[in-house]
Amino acid sequence: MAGNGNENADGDFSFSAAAARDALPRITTEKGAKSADVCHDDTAPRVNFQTIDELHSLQKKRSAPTTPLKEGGGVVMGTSGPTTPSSGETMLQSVSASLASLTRETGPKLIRGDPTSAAKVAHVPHTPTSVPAADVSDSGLKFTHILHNLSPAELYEQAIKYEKGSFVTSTGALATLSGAKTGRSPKDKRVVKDETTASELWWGKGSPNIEMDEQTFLVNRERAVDYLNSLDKVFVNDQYLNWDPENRIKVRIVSARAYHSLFMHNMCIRPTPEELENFGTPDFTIYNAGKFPCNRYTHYMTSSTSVDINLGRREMVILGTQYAGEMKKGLFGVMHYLMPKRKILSLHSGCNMGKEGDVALFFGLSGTGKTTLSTDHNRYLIGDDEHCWSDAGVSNIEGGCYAKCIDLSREKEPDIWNAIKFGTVLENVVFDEHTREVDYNDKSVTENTRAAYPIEYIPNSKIPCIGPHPKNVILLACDAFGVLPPISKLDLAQTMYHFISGYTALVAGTEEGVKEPRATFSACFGAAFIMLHPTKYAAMLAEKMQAQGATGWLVNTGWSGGSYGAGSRIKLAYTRKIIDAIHSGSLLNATYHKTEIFGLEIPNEVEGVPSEILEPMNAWEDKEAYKDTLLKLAGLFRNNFETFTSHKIGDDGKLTEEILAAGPNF
Ligand SMILES: Nc1ncnc2c1ncn2[C@@H]1O[C@H](COP(=O)(O)OP(=O)(O)O)[C@@H](O)[C@H]1O
Ligand SMILES: C=C(OP(=O)(O)O)C(=O)O
Ligand SMILES: [Ca+2]
Ligand SMILES: [Mn+2]
Repeated sequence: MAGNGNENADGDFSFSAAAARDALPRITTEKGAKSADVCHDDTAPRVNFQTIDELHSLQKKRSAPTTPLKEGGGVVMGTSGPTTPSSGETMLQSVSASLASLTRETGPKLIRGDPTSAAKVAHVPHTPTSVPAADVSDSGLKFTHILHNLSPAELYEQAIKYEKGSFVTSTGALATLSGAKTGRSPKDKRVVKDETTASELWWGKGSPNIEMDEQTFLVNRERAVDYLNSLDKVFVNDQYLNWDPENRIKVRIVSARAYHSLFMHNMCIRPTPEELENFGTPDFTIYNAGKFPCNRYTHYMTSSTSVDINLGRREMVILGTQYAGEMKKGLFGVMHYLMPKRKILSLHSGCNMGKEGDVALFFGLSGTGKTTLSTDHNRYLIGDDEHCWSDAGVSNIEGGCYAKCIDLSREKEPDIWNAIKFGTVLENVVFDEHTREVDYNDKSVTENTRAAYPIEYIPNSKIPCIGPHPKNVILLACDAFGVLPPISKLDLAQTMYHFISGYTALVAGTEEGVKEPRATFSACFGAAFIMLHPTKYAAMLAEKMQAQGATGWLVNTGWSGGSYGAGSRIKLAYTRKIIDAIHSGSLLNATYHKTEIFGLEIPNEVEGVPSEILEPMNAWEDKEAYKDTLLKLAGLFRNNFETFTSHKIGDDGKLTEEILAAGPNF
């Protein structure tokens, strides 16, 4: 009903304009009313805006220097460079150099800020330069907006506005999808083999380094750079690796998704505003064009995914996979090359420290418990996955943790649970569409659901993430055969034997195509990431453990009472008790008995752990089946070690012999 109708006494409506005017009630002002009697709210503040736009412009305070937009709106970096660059311009020049095509003269024109504020671009004076027509391309004429080191809040907004599948969960985390790939693609990881790397790196059987030539790398690099420059905007993260200030590495990550930028914001070390201001040229750059496939007509390409490392150029290119773990583990590979050159051992291990300063390392393959067991409410967390061991002690390479969250429970893993809050990236989890509560048991997208959070989200993290020399070196194996003891003490030769073997049952999920746990051997508990021959890392570990008098332990976080399918996984609560006994030193004084075949020293008792499970055979009903399975596993160990029998470990011929003798005897 139209609002200008008037109801008469009969309830009819009259639309006569005159009648309507006559029927308007008159508002009369009471004569003689003093102004003092009128309710006068003199607490109402003055307004500082005349228009809605002005009001909105007041909402955001300028912040420096991580996210400033220069006065006048936007710094442009294109074919004409400014004469005395401000820090914003220096950053754009540096990013422009990173994104420069190798085949065209004109690099991309870059502008800071989100393209939705692009109105400002038109007003920026831009001196025309004459370029030969042949060198001009459309992509060289357009602007690419650079979103440089955005804050988590800004990245949330970018993700939610522009990336399908990005949502805020009930605890404030950013849930997102990694696309078709929900785990790493080790078979698509390639390393440029040039004159230097041909002799320095480990190539051939067992090596993760699948070769590619420089030319093919450049083809993929150009593909990634062209893709990124074709976008309206790209995210750039300038960050650090390694908390050891003397061995810090500057990394730049150029990516197409806010999800990738937030992931690396969390996983790498975050520079202070001052450090960012003076960042300069990165030591290593990742071009993440993961949304875009590689070209299968390109030499060496066997799928649409390619993760390429060029140590000479200090660059990494990602095509055809959006799984964020490729970036962090790719950089880890680079550290496995750079650090040993400086006589620093890089470790695929978690690391924590007790109140007395006792440091423990937790080596293990994916899913064996590095993150879970290094996150310990009674100890300081140094890091969950990647460390360095130098002459000064240990340092974390990263600034965040990347926890598996399948079946995550508040009760069993409270610190990880509580870290899943605003700022945390939650990959591939399933949540209620209304409440946005995450169902951590749901494997609909993948088994490899993950949470990436800054390390300070763990309340007892040790910042800076460094510590003294390790006292205990714990090797984690998730034994799907159920024949390795839950805990055994190792001598140095045994520690080296098991370190080089790197046995576990690969739990489904982290690598593409693995659906069931299956026995696997991965040298140094991280063959997918090492660059040099495993014996080089083993020799360094032996030397450091010997020098520091560290004790080696083998902890089976896998099955007990039977193999996968028949037995059951050892309760996390028991494994924690075992780890407590290692840390407290009480296990050093326990009485031990030696096992057949593997010659492992098993303690007779561990406080809080049922003694029946300490000796694996006792937990099996079918003793014959146990013996057969044990022999089968011993055979697998022996076969695997054959490739290492011809290698010497360090300068000590005696140690090499001892290591060979430390394997199973049957
Ligand atoms: N006894 C156990 N010890 C360690 N982890 C266990 C155990 N039982 C089950 N788990 C589960 O196994 C997974 C170990 O994964 P995680 O700690 O992320 O491994 P990593 O960091 O080595 O990849 C976690 O989901 C954890 O809850
Ligand atoms: C992220 C990974 O590591 P982890 O499972 O050891 O945490 C990975 O291997 O992709
Ligand atoms: Ca878990
Ligand atoms: Mn982990």
